[in-house]
Amino acid sequence: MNTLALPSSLHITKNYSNGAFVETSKTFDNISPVTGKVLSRICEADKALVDATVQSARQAFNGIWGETTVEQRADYLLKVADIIERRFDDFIAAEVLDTGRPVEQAKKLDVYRGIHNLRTFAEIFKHEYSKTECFESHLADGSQLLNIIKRKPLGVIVSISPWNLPLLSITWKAAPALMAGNTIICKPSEETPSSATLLAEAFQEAGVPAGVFNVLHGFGRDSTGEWLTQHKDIDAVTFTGESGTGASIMKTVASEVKPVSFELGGKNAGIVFEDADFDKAVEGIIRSSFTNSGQVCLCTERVYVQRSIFDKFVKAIKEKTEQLQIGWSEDEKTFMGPLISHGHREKVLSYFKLAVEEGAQVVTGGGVPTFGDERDQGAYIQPTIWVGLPDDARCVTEEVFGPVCHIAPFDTEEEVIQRANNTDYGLAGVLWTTNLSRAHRVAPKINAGIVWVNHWFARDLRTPFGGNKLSGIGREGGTYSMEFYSEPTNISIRL
Ligand SMILES: NC(=O)C1=CN([C@@H]2O[C@H](COP(=O)(O)OP(=O)(O)OC[C@H]3O[C@@H](n4cnc5c(N)ncnc54)[C@H](O)[C@@H]3O)[C@@H](O)[C@H]2O)C=CC1
Ligand SMILES: O=C(O)/C=C/C=C(\O)C(=O)O
Repeated sequence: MNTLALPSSLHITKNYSNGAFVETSKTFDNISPVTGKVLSRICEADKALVDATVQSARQAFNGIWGETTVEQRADYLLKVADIIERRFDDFIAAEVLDTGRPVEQAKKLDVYRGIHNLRTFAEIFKHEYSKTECFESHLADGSQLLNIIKRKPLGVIVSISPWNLPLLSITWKAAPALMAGNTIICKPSEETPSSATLLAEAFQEAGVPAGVFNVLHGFGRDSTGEWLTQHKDIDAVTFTGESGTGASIMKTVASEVKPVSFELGGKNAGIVFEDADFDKAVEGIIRSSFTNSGQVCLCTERVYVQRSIFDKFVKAIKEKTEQLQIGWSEDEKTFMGPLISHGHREKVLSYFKLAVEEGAQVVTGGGVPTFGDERDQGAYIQPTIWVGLPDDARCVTEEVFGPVCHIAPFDTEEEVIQRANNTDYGLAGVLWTTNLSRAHRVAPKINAGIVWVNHWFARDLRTPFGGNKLSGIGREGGTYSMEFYSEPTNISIRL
């Protein structure tokens, strides 16, 4: 059973605007995906609060935050990271209760990355942000120019983030945005409001000036998300979520030509060659397909296994998958919690039904587990494996965003590269092979923002992160984030 409790400040979860926690009259429920019970009430930001927050973010940008040095901004972010570390258990409770994920995952991935994102961007920007480029020009008349390139922040950034990795996503966007000298308004997903609000408490305690970091709660369409992205006085939008939502945000900001950075969906391929370390590949595909109940944009939903080991691989992965523990977040043996909500489970179950209609053979799973306790009111689902679908089946081409993969055999390298790339998405890929030459040959041919070889989801935060095609626009990470959250000005001096 889960014994974690939300900190009392979150029982009525407020917005954080202009340095203060603000209650609004309209509220909505935060529902536990484990038990279906109400965890807390969330204050939805109304239009007036959106306007007031944008105005205060603008004032802070033009005023106190605009006067800070990059070193001062780094000190603030490092303080926030220390506060998260001190309140580690509160952040774990917030992240675990909102999502139902295993506590062990929240410790090693979610809250760990929240802290690591803040510290990494503070350090990188301290070293890189004030570096200037210079170009000397010699003109035809014999005179000389000195061109100095200076980076400037964009202004007020809007961050719209999803429910699957809440603290990781919000800090991934806020840390570089603030380090570049912008102010930010974050709208976390309506499904996962808690860790964002605790983060606001940490910013307040760290003494970050009012208006610099803001959190507004609400939904997307006809609510906070849309009102923020429609606002005339914002300067850029960073968004992670579904490709369709990205497209509609892009339309919203198009008339004002506002810059966007989008990290969107995926239908990622995992390729297992016959020379792979077999046991590691089986474990690896299980992790990449079922971690976080398959609710990571980087998860593997299409697996291609070389024909000579196909039957053995399917048998082994079925056995191991059936041993995975689904259950309480606080049980150390739990590998998988529920999906985020009943609504999302309906969507994933509709794909389970469709797969059978499309001719899939269900190797394992395909339904809902029963526990005989209050978890039966939760949004749990079985990890599921299909075989036998054609490459153009909807279940092989559309992002399901659940614990599911389809496994198909392949014969040659050329064939599998073509099939892996035969998708509207281009976010991630995984190769399992012990042949280094093959890894070097195949990896660059996979049309994706990241290709892992013999591992999955280990990240160096200095590297570019993002996707091609329907998987997004732009790259964030390390100095790549600097490119998005600031713009260069050329100061040209005649000597
Ligand atoms: N990183 C990823 O690839 C993710 C993909 N998904 C996929 O998206 C599907 C829908 O899940 P949602 O949570 O509804 O994702 P979503 O993309 O609709 O929502 C993500 C965020 O965008 C906001 N939003 C939605 N519509 C908006 C609009 N028109 N303007 C401004 N903000 C808006 C939401 O309030 C939330 O904060 C899931 O079933 C899943 O398949 C969901 C979360 C993350
Ligand atoms: O930054 C990372 O390491 C991972 C990010 C993953 C997402 O943004 C996602 O799954 O939505």
